[in-house]
Amino acid sequence: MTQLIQVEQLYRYYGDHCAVNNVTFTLEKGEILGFLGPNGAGKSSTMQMICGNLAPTSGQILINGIDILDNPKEAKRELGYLPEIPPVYRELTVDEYLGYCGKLHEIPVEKLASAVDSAKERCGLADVGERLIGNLSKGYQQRVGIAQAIIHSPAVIILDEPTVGLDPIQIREIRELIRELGKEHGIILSTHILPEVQESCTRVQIIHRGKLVLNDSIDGLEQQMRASSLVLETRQAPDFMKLYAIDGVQKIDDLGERRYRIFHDKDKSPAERVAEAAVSLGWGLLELTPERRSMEEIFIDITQHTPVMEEQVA
Ligand SMILES: Nc1ncnc2c1ncn2[C@@H]1O[C@H](COP(=O)(O)OP(=O)(O)OP(=O)(O)O)[C@@H](O)[C@H]1O
Repeated sequence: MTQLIQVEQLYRYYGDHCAVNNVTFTLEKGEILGFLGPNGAGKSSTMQMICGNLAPTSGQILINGIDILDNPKEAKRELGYLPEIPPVYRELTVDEYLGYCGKLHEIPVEKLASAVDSAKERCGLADVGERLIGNLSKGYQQRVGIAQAIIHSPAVIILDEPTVGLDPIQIREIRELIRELGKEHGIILSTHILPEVQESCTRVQIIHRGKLVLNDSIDGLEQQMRASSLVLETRQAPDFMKLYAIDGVQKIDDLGERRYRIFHDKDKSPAERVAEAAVSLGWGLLELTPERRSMEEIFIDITQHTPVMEEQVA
């Protein structure tokens, strides 16, 4: 695996206030990392340090092996960044704007046209090169924003809230584009939209009060979402003694109207044995559903018990 980002023991203080507290993580090629946190958690400070726009108090950041503090220019060549408000010039055509961005990234003149064409092609902009950016839909403007972030073929792309303000069709298209780009680059996606992480990302990281409190693959997250409860509905009231006798069953709540929530050991679902009991004892099985925790619930669980830090002004 190629490590595109290595962040080691990163700290950032504003006065006495520790906004980023001992953050360590990596980003591999092919990964799309969802970066989440409540307001004020330290996301922007972390992203700004990775992009080389904010000096860490201490710690190390390597972008594709290059230290951003020692060699900022070289390291930044490996980075493409789409801020929350895309830096597009409405009065330029797509071609003019991307050409300008290519020059800013010091792409040699002879390679500029092919770099613009390739960025347009990858972002679905091939037919709108001569259109004024200001006349494009918001979804297409966002594509232009992404095209400027990849024009210099960076190893890493950082996207800040890339689908905010888009309609559902545009959101789906941009997420598809992100997944496509994720195959060849490493991507960090900062977002407040939790389902976006499940849809677009391969890994998720939650920062809270400056510390990383979760760093897991989407598969690992799916495991956490598998709640340890079943909902049972029967035609006749079941025999609780028989239910409690089933291996793994911990507690049963009566939800009314012959519906019951059965809590069980995390790694031992008694679903099959509950179904067998319901059928063999003639309770009249109407429903037996494993319950899931939503990502919102996991996020709130992780972040609600520790209040977000007071805003501090430098
Ligand atoms: N220039 C600054 N001076 C002092 N404190 C700051 C400064 N910038 C950020 N902070 C504080 O550091 C903490 C982390 O801020 P940061 O902007 O990194 O959080 P965030 O997770 O990006 O929040 P949001 O989602 O609201 O942008 C907050 O408590 C914030 O008030």
